[in-house]
Amino acid sequence: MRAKIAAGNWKMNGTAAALSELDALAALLPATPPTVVLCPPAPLLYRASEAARAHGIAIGAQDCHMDASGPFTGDISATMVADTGASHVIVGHSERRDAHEETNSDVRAKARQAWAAGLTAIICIGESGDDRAANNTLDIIAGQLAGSLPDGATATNTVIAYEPIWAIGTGKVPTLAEIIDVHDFIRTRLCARCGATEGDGIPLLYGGSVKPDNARTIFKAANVDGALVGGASLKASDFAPIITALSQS
Ligand SMILES: O=C[C@H](O)COP(=O)(O)O
Repeated sequence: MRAKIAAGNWKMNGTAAALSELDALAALLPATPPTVVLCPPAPLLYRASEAARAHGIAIGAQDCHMDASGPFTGDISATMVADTGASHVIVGHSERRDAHEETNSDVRAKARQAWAAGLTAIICIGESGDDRAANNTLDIIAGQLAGSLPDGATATNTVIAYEPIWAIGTGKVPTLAEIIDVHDFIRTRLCARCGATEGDGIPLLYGGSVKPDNARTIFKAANVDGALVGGASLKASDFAPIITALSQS
């Protein structure tokens, strides 16, 4: 059975005071929670890892560099991420593909670095509103998947997050049928690329305006194994019901 994962991406929000949300979240978790991965800003990774250990919550970074080390002022390597106690790292989020002009090949290199450091890579893919309007969604997804996923992906070193860009932070969510279409497509491509065992075992997350009131519906899709949650992961009182909905799906 595939792992169910609720991942929270705090993006560039939160200072040390926000770590109280981690304790609050732990207190609200269901009896048998899915895997919960919280991805705070980089300066909080170490403290979050220390605080999360007792609660069985995993910590992830929001990015890592595509090289192992070197003259890259301000950047963070995958090894440094692992050294904080984190177990996951998001790579290829659309906000980085856009604002930092990251390409599929950059994302692939970052995922390789993540694996080399013993981290699970949460690889993000997703179409723009224009892509969807032009009926190009599956072509875009196929291209991003082929280009961003290194050879050697397994059910334990990789998570794929499908995040339609037009749904991020907008309150707009694809229909369940649209979510099912894309997730089924990704599953088929993963099985063709990685073999049936690994391809079927890689968790697929949906991301984009997941909230307590729509999570239960989204988790009905067979190939949706969880969510990558932005805004609603900032407050334990919002994130906990999403986690509970996943645990009951
Ligand atoms: O990484 C998370 C996604 O970008 C979703 O963000 P959102 O839940 O605020 O729409």
